[in-house]
Amino acid sequence: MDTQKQEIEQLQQRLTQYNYEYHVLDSPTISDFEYDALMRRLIELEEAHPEFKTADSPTQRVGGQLLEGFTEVAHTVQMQSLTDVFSKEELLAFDERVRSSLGTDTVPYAVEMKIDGLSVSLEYENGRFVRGSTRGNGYVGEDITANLRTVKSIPLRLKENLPYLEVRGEVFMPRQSFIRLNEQRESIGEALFANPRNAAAGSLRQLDSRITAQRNLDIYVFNVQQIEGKDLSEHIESIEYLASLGFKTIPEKKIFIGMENVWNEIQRISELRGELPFDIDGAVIKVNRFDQRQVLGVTIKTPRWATAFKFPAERRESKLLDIALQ
Ligand SMILES: NC(=O)c1cnc(OC2CCCC2)nc1N
Repeated sequence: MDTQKQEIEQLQQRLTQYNYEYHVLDSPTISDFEYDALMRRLIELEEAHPEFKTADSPTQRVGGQLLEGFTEVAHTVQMQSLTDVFSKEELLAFDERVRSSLGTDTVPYAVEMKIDGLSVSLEYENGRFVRGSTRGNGYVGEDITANLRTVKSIPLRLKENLPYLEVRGEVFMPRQSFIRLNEQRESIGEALFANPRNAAAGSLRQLDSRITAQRNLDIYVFNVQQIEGKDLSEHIESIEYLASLGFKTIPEKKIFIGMENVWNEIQRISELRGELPFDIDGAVIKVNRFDQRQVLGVTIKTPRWATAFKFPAERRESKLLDIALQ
């Protein structure tokens, strides 16, 4: 029996690592064929020894149960929204307010893509994924844990057993998956999704997680909401730490001082748009240092230490999309 337990635990660890390499690092080290064979072996062993089938085993991503509805989740830390700016003048005004509140001209900003998806909260206890929820109104969201477990770039087990961690990320559907999904729906006469964001929202709100599992959703994590067992003092450090835990974090971890440099980065991100495999609708500019964020504080709904520079809506040349928009 002991050897069976060892074989199961070793397979769980190996398949967790292979899943991480494929879905988070996008650099697999074994073939799909080998991965599938190992997964079939683990499923077989766990069926024979259910006492070793742990909730965070790689075989446990798709639940069997059909939900009646979604229970509510009260967010301990509000999931704030961002103020939007649409011009360089408005961006400069944001910076002016930040610098005068801080009484300094040295404000390091993090600038990152604004993923056009759904904001979600992920909670981990002792390093294990225990709950996932939608943003809702920022205070109360819906429990979509079973559906988020099917997103392969969401770790079920962290590389450190932190007592508690809550992170925030944006779930999205890659554009190719969106086009394929609409082609499938068109072929069976179902209504099409208007855009990848709506398709991701519809996929996360399924009562049957087996349907969610087929939608090829992905996620970028970009904020620590709450953490026990680790001190963090700035945004970039927190993102690098989340990456070390096994999360797929928002790309581009650079700091900029001075709004000309920030503006150039926003332009660079805007030029990236056409070649990204997913939709972005802007860039997010955040004060990097948490002590400076503390001084700036938050308003009812939005932080004073961040803003979103919005890009104009993209015109996508695609027949399916035109049908969807009719
Ligand atoms: N859609 C995004 O990519 C995105 C959204 N929000 C944030 O930051 C919020 C979180 C905490 C206050 C600012 N960053 C992002 N990259």
